[in-house]
Amino acid sequence: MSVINISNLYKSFGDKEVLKGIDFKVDEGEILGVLGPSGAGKTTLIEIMIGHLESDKGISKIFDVSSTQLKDDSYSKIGTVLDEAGLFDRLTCRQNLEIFRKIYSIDKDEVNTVLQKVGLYESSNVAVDKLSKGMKQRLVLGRAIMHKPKLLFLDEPTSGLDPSTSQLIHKLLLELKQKGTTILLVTHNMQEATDLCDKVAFLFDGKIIEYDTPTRICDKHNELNQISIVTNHDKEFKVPNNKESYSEILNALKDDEIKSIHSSEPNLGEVFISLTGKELI
Ligand SMILES: Nc1ncnc2c1ncn2[C@@H]1O[C@H](COP(=O)(O)OP(=O)(O)OP(=O)(O)O)[C@@H](O)[C@H]1O
Repeated sequence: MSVINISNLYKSFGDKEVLKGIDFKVDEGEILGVLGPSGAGKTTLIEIMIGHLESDKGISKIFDVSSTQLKDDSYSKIGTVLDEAGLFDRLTCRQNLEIFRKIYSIDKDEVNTVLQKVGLYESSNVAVDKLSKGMKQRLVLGRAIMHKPKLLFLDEPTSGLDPSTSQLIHKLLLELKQKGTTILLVTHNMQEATDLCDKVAFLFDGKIIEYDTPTRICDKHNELNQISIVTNHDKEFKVPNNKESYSEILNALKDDEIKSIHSSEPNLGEVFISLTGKELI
């Protein structure tokens, strides 16, 4: 069953057309990555899906219910990690989770379970305004998953975080997926999308310009036909597999020796650049 169904969705702000006919669906237990540059409309899309914004045209359905008709029973199945953390700064980690626990009538033990899960148990009694950015983000994620949502919306959950915090969040997301949670993940990070997502959608200029599994997207655009070279000093570079590249390779190898040389499919980031001429920043 599809948990999210989006069809022919349009949204403008004034005369600025942000979404120009978006279609996709996300099946139960799938992670869909939505990738696009700043201003592409990713947050707008999430806001429409969760019923915070109305589209101008088209269909957005969550659990087969129109996003404009979502009620408490639907929201109790949804978790969100959006830009606005909405944490209470002066309250501790535990107190923040307690408030949420009471709103959702969640079992008391869940607060400890979640604090442990997101690695904040030792900081249970630390006020939010004393937490690092990564700790706050983990707390927001903990709050979003405490009621065991069936669907999770994440808007750049690891943006600006150190690699170990990002890894912890990735691990948690994969555990949730294994338990059947459906996840829509907005990210700028192509590696994150490759590692976590069953499918990715490239959002560009108001449209989805590519939508498939990361592997199939990279295979499909293998016309980039590159060679990857790794030198003995572990310097890796990629060049087009054509005659013009040979002098470049020889120059680069003057001071070093080749450790490996092989043909290389493009990664998601390279496909994105080849399709749009833009990097994902
Ligand atoms: N409430 C609003 N009123 C007017 N314009 C808006 C509003 N919300 C978003 N926009 C505009 O819509 C476009 C898409 O914004 P959105 O925040 O959805 O992009 P995004 O892809 O999430 O960007 P980022 O990666 O920077 O968060 C931007 O040009 C933004 O300025």
